Amino acid sequence: MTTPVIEVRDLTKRFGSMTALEQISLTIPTDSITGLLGRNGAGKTTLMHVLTGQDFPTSGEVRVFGQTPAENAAVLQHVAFIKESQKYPDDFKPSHVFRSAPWFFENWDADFAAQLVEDFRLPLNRRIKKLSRGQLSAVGVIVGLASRAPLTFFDEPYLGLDAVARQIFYDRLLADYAEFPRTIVLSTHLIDEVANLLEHVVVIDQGRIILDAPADELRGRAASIVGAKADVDAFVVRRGLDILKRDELGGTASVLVDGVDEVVRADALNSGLQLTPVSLQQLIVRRTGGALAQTDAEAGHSPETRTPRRARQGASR
Ligand SMILES: Nc1ncnc2c1ncn2[C@@H]1O[C@H](COP(=O)(O)OP(=O)(O)OP(=O)(O)O)[C@@H](O)[C@H]1O
Repeated sequence: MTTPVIEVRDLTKRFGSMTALEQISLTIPTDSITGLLGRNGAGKTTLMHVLTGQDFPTSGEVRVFGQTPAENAAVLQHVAFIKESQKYPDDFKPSHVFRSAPWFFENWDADFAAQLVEDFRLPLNRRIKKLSRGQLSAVGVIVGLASRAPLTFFDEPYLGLDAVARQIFYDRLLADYAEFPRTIVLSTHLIDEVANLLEHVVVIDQGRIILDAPADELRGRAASIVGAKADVDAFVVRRGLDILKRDELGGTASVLVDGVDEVVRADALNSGLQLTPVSLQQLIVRRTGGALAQTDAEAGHSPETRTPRRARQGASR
């Protein structure tokens, strides 16, 4: 078996009394596209900083290409880290960035970069300081793609990109990855947009990993079950499903549950319940407790109508 590109064991990172990452362990498979997802302040950038040697762990072990990344040129020469806050020299233009890129990235493809410049309609000879936010994002995205680094991190680099430009990024990423497989870690809040790109998903919440699984496994795993209140409740208890959200209207209940597999799906249908899949984004939003109040308020429900994790105490699967 090949060594995973990234192996992290019991990593803790503290900033003074603030614990940004707490005892996290994960592996990121070689030649995969992994989504690193989580709410603001979850610890995603901190993790990427440690993995790219820009910060040291407080404790725990971090291996990138089998070695410690910090101050390790042998590792870092294979790594591209693309972030929104990238600083460039004052008088730099995009043309300077792309001309100097081959010094840092041995796989740099100048033709691919030129094609991307056209795709993103990027003015090559305008000072970076004068670029719009989207154009600045495009510079980073082009570096990340055309560098073809064996390990590439995109830390939400497309914040400024409009919807068309983001779609171009996703399309080019996927096409180029198919031709030149490599390990890509994408940190983003636009989960639904990238869901189809992802092969692996890692979700961090408050410095801890709460989901780490192949994307295919997660996609079918959450579902909404609707039916008569008593039937729905009896079903989730019987199957030991994890309730992420529950709504009631008259005698009907709708529950969003995690832990759905083929057996559960067949059983639900046989029990006369309706079962519809929910998106990866919905699963993650619920798992990280985000937007609960907002969604419930929008839906006209009070928080009390939710019964979180009630069925957890129920029968095991
Ligand atoms: N240098 C630092 N000193 C003190 N606290 C820090 C430092 N860097 C990060 N933190 C804190 O660590 C936590 C994790 O931050 P991090 O930037 O990793 O989150 P994130 O998941 O990338 O968030 P976002 O999605 O908002 O970018 C936050 O609470 C942040 O305030």
